[in-house]
Amino acid sequence: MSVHLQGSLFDQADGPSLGPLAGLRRTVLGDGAWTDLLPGWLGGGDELFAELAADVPWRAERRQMYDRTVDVPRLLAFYGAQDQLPSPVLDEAREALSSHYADELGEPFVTAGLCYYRDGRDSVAWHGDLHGRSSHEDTMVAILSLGAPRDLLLRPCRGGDTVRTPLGHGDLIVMGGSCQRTWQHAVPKSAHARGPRISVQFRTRGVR
Ligand SMILES: O=C(O)CCC(=O)C(=O)O
Ligand SMILES: [Fe+2]
Repeated sequence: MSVHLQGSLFDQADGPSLGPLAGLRRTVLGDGAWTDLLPGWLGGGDELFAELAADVPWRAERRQMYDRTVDVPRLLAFYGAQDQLPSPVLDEAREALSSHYADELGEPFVTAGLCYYRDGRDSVAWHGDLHGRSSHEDTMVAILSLGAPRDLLLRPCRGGDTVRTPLGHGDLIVMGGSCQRTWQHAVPKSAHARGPRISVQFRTRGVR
């Protein structure tokens, strides 16, 4: 067996690992909103993806849309501040984010919302995460993307061009400042998505 192969087997045995957050790059969107992006923050995420897909108690939801009740086009799970996250590496991720953004955010990330996009037909429509304090205060929502690449779209509420950010396996994007109030985001359906995607959204207390 070659040294190289031994090396790669060793990496796999190590499981998922998070890189340094020093590589985050900020894009100022305007109106007080920004995003930070770090492609490949999590390495070795295949096993984590499989674990989450199998072990998280995914819920299918239905929502009232005008006079009809429709299926929410993705599966959901929510972990509150007191809940055990479904993998230790997600605890590690939440801690790393909380410490990296401590000064700027002034409070830790506490909750984790998870979405499971079964294939390219699953999506999330244009919205801001506006339930709770985020309706009137700046906040941050940090998203770890796993599995099939999908685009996250952002558009200003007052009208203007849409910003498209492709998110791949292990990528991190943080929406910050006024982003939830002054911009909207969406993950549109995709004819190209090959396979499922899981997103993990870390939020602060009292924000949904
Ligand atoms: O899947 C994503 O990356 C975004 C999910 C989202 O916007 C939400 O759950 O509020
Ligand atoms: Fe959202």
